[in-house]
Amino acid sequence: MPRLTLSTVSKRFDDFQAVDGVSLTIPDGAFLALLGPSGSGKTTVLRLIAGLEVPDGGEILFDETIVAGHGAFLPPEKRGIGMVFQSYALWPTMTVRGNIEFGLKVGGLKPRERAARIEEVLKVVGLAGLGDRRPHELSGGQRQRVALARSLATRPNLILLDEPLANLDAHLREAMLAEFRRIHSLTGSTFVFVTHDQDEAMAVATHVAVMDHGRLEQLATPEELYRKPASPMVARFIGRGRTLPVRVLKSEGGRTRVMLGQQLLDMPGNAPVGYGWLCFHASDLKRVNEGGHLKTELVGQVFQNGSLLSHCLPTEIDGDVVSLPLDERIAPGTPIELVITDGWVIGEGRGTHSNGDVTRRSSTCRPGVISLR
Ligand SMILES: Nc1ncnc2c1ncn2[C@@H]1O[C@H](COP(=O)(O)OP(=O)(O)OP(=O)(O)O)[C@@H](O)[C@H]1O
Repeated sequence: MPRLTLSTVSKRFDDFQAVDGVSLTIPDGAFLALLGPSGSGKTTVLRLIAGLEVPDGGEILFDETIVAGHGAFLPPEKRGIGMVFQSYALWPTMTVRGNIEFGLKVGGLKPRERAARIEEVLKVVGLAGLGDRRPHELSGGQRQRVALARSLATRPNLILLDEPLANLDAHLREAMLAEFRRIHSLTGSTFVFVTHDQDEAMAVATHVAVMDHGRLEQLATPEELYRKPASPMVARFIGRGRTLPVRVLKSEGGRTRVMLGQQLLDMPGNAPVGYGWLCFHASDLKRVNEGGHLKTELVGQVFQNGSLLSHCLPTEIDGDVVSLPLDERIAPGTPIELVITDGWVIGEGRGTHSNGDVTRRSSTCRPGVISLR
């Protein structure tokens, strides 16, 4: 399986920049999730990798071979890829075996090799014995497995999956995610998976590429994205994270000293001195009776996952609502003091405190300098 490289790849549709200078490299056998909000350019990146779109700029390489860019363009059928769509795209009148066999016939495999290959992939996807069924005799999950088996049968270099679980219910989706993980490790193939569902991406992928407005915000492992977001957008998008504006006073050896309002905090991070963001999750907040880092007021509670997810609005700094699970019902308006036990400090980056860029990129955060009231 090849290493996949995109180097400053761009694609415009008329005057709309759908993909804007995306560069990434993933190693052989990786499971890459392209994750981002609707319209962020994920599917267009997948189609560019497949050869279903031609980039306007940049290049795409499988190992050292340029498949698109610099005047070169390898058509989809020559790229050695398998594609799985959310619609399955199975031929309804053909049996499972017939659906899988079609691509093998086109590939010129002899009947005996075809039969052996079909049995092999049916076993891999857990459908041994169902080769004579037709698509309407299968469940949604089984149909998606046939689509995957059909892609695997031709032993492609890359398997590209475009929201393959979108048509399945939540329970089946979880089961299929586990299946994808199992099949990925069994085959050692490189998978690229498009999804707008971060739980899906984080559960299944070895690498996650977060996209926004056609740009790559960050490429990292799921753990790194969660713990060390590279931009305010990633911090807020992953794990329902929150950001608060801070002033970075010192930054050394992966630690930063920051001012959050009038509170001095020492936090992990990697930010230049100046304005920055403190990124954290609900699990990093703890309620205390006094001496908290953040003074807030309770604005609402929702019963979720066995506890009361409590939304609290900072009262002494100009920051967004933060949320944490609490055990008791509390009247709205009650003052709540919070300690921030962990987090990650980043520079103001492309989302700034002052020029409104942050609001354009996320509706959940108000921009603004820390106001000391
Ligand atoms: N063939 C096309 N012609 C014109 N605009 C297009 C075309 N394909 C995509 N776009 C536009 O490019 C942008 C990115 O589309 P894309 O499908 O890549 O996003 P996405 O992140 O996969 O979104 P979703 O999760 O909704 O599928 C969208 O605004 C879309 O309308």
